[in-house]
Amino acid sequence: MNIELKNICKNFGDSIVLQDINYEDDINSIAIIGPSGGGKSTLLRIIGGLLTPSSGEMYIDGKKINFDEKSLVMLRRNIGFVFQSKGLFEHLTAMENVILPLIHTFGINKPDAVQTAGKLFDRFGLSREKDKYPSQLSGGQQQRISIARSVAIKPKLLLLDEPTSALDPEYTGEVLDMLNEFQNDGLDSIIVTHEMGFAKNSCDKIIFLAENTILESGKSSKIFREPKTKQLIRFLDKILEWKV
Ligand SMILES: Nc1ncnc2c1ncn2[C@@H]1O[C@H](COP(=O)(O)OP(=O)(O)OP(=O)(O)O)[C@@H](O)[C@H]1O
Repeated sequence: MNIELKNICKNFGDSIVLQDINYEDDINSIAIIGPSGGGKSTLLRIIGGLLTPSSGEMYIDGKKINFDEKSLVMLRRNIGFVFQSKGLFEHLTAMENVILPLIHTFGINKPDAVQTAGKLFDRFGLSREKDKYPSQLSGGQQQRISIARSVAIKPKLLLLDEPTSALDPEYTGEVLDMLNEFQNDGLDSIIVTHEMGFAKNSCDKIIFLAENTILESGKSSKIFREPKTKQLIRFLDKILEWKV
């Protein structure tokens, strides 16, 4: 999937959050990194059609997204979203959470939905968890079930907003392993993350967002080896300062 962003700007009242975002590339797997409050989530939400930009244009596979309700509904149908936490309905079991969008949004019959979900539970060692409620699951299991739910709809693009930031370190690895498998399967993804190891080793490309705009972007191998702007050098120094 190809994405083109042309002069995207976003204000909230008087506050400018994104200014002149310009970017064009095949997505494959992109990590958006940058300092807190830099607008990473805002950009991800615009790409996913959850927020409308104040100005600018967006094209997906060459097709202009008009940000009217009809084109946003179409865009969102092809996208799986995973948020930081609290993505699952507490009153539904893991299985019910995964089959709900398949049945209600995509019109798939229940036996087929259960089969699709069951394959994902099997693949990721979650079968014993399928009849449990979110409160009976670890944070890592909950987040893996959120990912299974987003992937079950066979999205063309998976968007993830800091999917591991609410997790204990021991669960972060299992969630990142699962994402890595989907990336290797060829599912296009854009992830906002503070996990630099994952951004560097699992994502093809990096967007460094700071000071309301994209200060650097490119192949992850290159960006981490040869950061160009002083802002990215400072950001990486800071984030890697206390790494063992
Ligand atoms: N709905 C909103 N209304 C007003 N201001 C908002 C809204 N959403 C985000 N902002 C502001 O926009 C700025 C960028 O927020 P955003 O969440 O996109 O940053 P971020 O880079 O994802 O930050 P973090 O890494 O801390 O999650 C912040 O100052 C935030 O307070």
